[in-house]
Amino acid sequence: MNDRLPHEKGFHISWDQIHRDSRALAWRLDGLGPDNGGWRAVVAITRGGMAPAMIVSRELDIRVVDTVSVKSYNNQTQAAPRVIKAPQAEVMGDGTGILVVDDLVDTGKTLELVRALYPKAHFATVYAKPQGRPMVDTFITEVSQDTWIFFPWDMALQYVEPYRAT
Ligand SMILES: O=P(O)(O)OC[C@H]1O[C@H](OP(=O)(O)OP(=O)(O)O)[C@H](O)[C@@H]1O
Ligand code: HPA
Ligand SMILES: [Mg+2]
Repeated sequence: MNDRLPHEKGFHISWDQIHRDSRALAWRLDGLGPDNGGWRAVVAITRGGMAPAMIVSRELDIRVVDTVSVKSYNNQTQAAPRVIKAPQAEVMGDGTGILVVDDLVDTGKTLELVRALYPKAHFATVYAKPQGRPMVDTFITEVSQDTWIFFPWDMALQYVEPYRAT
């Protein structure tokens, strides 16, 4: 099985790296809330947004955390995204002061769908690819479109042969 097709490059992220990058995202978001104040709530786009959202909400001391469930990919193949669970209407209001967090934006289709529902919310991802950039307000690291990002929750440690085999 070629687990990289159709992507040219692989970018492997450790737990330590996603923790550091999510913290950096939180610090960048601090004070960007309405009237330069705090955020009312964090909404994670499941499932990939949950770990970054937990770290951001911890750093910024935001206790109200909800989820929006969007399904679009089966492995590396994308289908039309759909919302299969919405956040609480009372939490969202019109979206003002709500921080929507995801692990990455790729084509931007997932964020486009959530943005259409909550246009006043702020959209943040840890990683971004060029095609999806217009859909995200704040992110930390950009990778090329032909890179597949491998997250630690999708990987396991395993033995590799030495570079110079005997
Ligand atoms: O910008 P896009 O092209 O829409 O892709 C980005 C989305 O795709 C992945 O989620 P996925 O739908 O695979 O679900 P998961 O988070 O449950 O793994 C990723 O976590 C983003 O949410
Ligand atoms: O590069 C990626 N990595 C993991 N999940 C994804 N979903 C869309 N693009 C990606
Ligand atoms: Mg996702």
